[in-house]
Amino acid sequence: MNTAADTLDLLRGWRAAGWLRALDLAFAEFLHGLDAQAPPSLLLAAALLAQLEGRGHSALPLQGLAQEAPPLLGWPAEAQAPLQAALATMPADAAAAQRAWGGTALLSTAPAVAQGPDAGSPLVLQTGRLYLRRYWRYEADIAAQLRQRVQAEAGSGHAPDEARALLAALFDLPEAAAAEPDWQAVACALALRARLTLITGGPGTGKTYTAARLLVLLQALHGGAQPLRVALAAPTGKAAARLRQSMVAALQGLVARAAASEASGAPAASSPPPAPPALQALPLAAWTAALPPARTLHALLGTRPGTRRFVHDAAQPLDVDLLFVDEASMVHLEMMAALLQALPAGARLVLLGDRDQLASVEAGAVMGELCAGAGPQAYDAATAAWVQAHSGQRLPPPVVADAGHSGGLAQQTVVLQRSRRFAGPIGQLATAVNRGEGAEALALLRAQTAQPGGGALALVPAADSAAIARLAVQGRAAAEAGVDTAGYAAALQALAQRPAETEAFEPWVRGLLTTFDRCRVLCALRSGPFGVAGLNAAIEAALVQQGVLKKGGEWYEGRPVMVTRNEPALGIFNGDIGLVLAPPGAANAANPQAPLRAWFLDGETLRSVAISRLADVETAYAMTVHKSQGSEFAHVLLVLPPEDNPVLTRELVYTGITRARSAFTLVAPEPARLVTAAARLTRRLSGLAEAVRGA
Ligand SMILES: Nc1ncnc2c1ncn2[C@@H]1O[C@H](COP(=O)(O)OP(=O)(O)OP(=O)(O)O)[C@@H](O)[C@H]1O
Repeated sequence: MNTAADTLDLLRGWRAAGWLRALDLAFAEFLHGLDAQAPPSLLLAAALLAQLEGRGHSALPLQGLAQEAPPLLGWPAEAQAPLQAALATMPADAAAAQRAWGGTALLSTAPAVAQGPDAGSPLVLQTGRLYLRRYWRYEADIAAQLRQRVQAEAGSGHAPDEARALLAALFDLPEAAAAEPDWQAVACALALRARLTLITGGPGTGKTYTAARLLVLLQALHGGAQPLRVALAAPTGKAAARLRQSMVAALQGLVARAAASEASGAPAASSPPPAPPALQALPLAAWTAALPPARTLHALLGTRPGTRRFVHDAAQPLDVDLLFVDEASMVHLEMMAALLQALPAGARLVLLGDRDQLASVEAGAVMGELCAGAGPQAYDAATAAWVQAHSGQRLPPPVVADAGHSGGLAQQTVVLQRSRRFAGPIGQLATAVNRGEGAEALALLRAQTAQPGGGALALVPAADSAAIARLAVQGRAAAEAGVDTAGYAAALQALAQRPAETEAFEPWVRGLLTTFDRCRVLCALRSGPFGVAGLNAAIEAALVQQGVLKKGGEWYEGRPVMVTRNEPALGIFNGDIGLVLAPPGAANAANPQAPLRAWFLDGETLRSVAISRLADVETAYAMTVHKSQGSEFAHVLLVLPPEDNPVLTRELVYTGITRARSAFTLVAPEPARLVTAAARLTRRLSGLAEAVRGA
């Protein structure tokens, strides 16, 4: 493979075999068109880079590529020899790349590129990684912004004593000498120190509980004539709505506590513990009432139809002092870069999320990268001193003497580990998978499956889509009280109880949308008998057969639909789920001509859209684990295919399990897939963690 023509022929062969996308080949051809002298190995690298970008990676590291690339590409056995031969022609490190590729204008080499105008070469080489310019730009911008925010000492105006008194009032703090500090209070103390705080933890570890208290702390310390301008956001509408609900619930808890203490000196046994005077003096109810609606990140930044740009950017920053972003693990590189650009330098950003969850489908595992290296052992002496002064909490040893510049982000990150909601079998299963203990996870599932009458967990080796559909429709038995193992038949029962009165219509729709979340089938794959499309068809058929649904064509009453594209004009966004129903007053089954609409719950608001306006939707009995992020369901049925597949990863299974509130059923004809998946950690090629550390 010596010439560019040979290389392009090779890439065409890979395209014909289905290993590369048309886009990957077109990119290499485009580069060759720009510079006919471009080194063949650069064309090859560019096609692989494009292919990997489509799989969520943002950079191609040259060192170790021959070992690293094949498992990430996951090409079939017959591709391995030609792939290895091609990889052997690539420069093996930054210096070799500089020698081999330095002569072409297709490639810029940082740091020169960082200083130059942004309209340069399509490729960038930095710290031994090859980037598409766009992704290099995102990483460089994010790293610069985050470093600035971490270094901006924001807390110098706060008296440590005041912060300590407020935190003692907001949390039931352990004794100063306790072995384990209250990590939630530690997070709040750290948030006083810089313009960025990361709070990561599994479901129910109190991220929102902490965020609500942080809001109170910052408002109380702010002390200005006007309260801080607060914004709440998340990547999806559903996650945004959940964030606000949880924040309001946590704030109302504080309001109730303060009110109860004020009303009576001696609280009844059932009332919350009395609030300290520091809390009673605060206008908690006013701050709660002033909490703005939570928005999707797209809505917060303001989409500009037809462009990648947003209304809010560095030139027109957001009007906000304090921004909470939930489900930050779903935020991809491009969105994080846009968000940081649009955030005024003086504003505080608090990122909440679970670093162990699946990253976004798009390039970048931002939360995972930013939390890399964080944890109780990563704090340095200056951080420990700050935390102790502002919260009275003592960080457990070892506290490193000085994490220096490279440890900046870890100093602003708190890992919450104690789950308040997930102490039972679902929590144990999630923890086992998260630790990579697949065999233990399987044993837990088997033990619960063998329990007489069934438990919160079950393993069902259903071998075909019809069997899975029957299970999804009927649910499964569970002897334990309070465990909800419902299937769709129960979740959609209320469909048959359509009220005649118009006033009763809206409550009925709200009830339907809520009960629809009792059950969800989550898939690892999109296609095939164990994938989303096949299972949606099978479940639909089973529901019709059982008389739960009356299906007439593609659109029918009771069809659940998921939006697959942001439609700001309609107020619906990628990932939103609605139910198709005839509007009030219109006859339903008796009048098949009734104009159907899809009904969506947007926080507290019920929204409906005519089905004629819904171009990008799919049926949503079964959905991918990716799309389920930010949502919770009472009973989750996670379907793993019998054959191994690179998408079966620890993060995927962990994310699927942690969507379940009450019961979890693993549907796997080949239970060993759970063990293989738990052992496979997702790897995203990126230079972000290194760039943030300032390497
Ligand atoms: N320190 C605490 N003391 C008492 N209850 C707590 C504490 N922290 C959290 N909780 C309770 O635990 C539950 C879960 O908390 P929260 O919703 O904040 O968790 P989360 O991490 O945001 O969960 P998710 O990721 O699912 O949104 C809530 O009912 C909350 O009130």
